Amino acid sequence: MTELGGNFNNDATVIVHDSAEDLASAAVGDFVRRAEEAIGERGRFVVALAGGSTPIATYELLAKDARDSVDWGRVHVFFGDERTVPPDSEDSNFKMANDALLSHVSPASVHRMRGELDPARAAEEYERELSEFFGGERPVFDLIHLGIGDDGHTASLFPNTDALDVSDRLAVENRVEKLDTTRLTLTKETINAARAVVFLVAGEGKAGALKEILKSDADPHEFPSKLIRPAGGPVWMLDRAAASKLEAG
Ligand SMILES: O=C1O[C@H](COP(=O)(O)O)[C@@H](O)[C@H](O)[C@H]1O
Repeated sequence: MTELGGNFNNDATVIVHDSAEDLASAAVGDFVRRAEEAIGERGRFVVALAGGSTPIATYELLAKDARDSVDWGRVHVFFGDERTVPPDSEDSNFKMANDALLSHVSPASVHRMRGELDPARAAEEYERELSEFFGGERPVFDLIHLGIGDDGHTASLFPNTDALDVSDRLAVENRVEKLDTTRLTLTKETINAARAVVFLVAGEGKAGALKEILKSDADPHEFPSKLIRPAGGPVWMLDRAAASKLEAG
């Protein structure tokens, strides 16, 4: 594991692991440590999980290795984004996390985005659920896991889409023309209010986008992951392949 030196956009901390397996193992350690700290200080750990395929290794390992190191009864699970599909679809972010991890968590503590509903209604329902959970205050997650796409999107904040400029919502539906679909996503405001935001990124296919996000002055509308600027800066956990263009300078 190496922490990369140098100046990265948004005060990011960038940690590189030798392999995707090492990355997953470190992400599990990070999750366990943050859960312990949050539960010790506030009695609960509120996390939003990432979607896609990259976090599967982490969530499976978390289920296997951290069974006894996390007080799962005090863990509350939300999601950063969702596809507009039913929860049993292979494309569902909820299904991925449920299959990999969520057997440890009481169903009452799992708050999924309802991808099977009309997207505008699903986003409003998620906002209501967030508001109720956080007692009417602005949601402050203890941890938000994110991934990126090779186009620089994160959660379902895709390049040049309407959701990027929304600042008065907690979650929104977001039309993604290039995929001819609509997604559900937390807004950048909600993500940036978290106590910690950790990106999990593996594979050479992400290396070009990462260089733009972390090093360039490109417009954030082109690389929406640049909009993620929580206090203290995001943490980027990468494998060596994803970091290859950063290390090259
Ligand atoms: O569509 C999505 O893509 C990104 C990246 O997914 P991956 O399969 O390349 O890991 C993901 O972070 C996001 O949550 C998801 O909905």
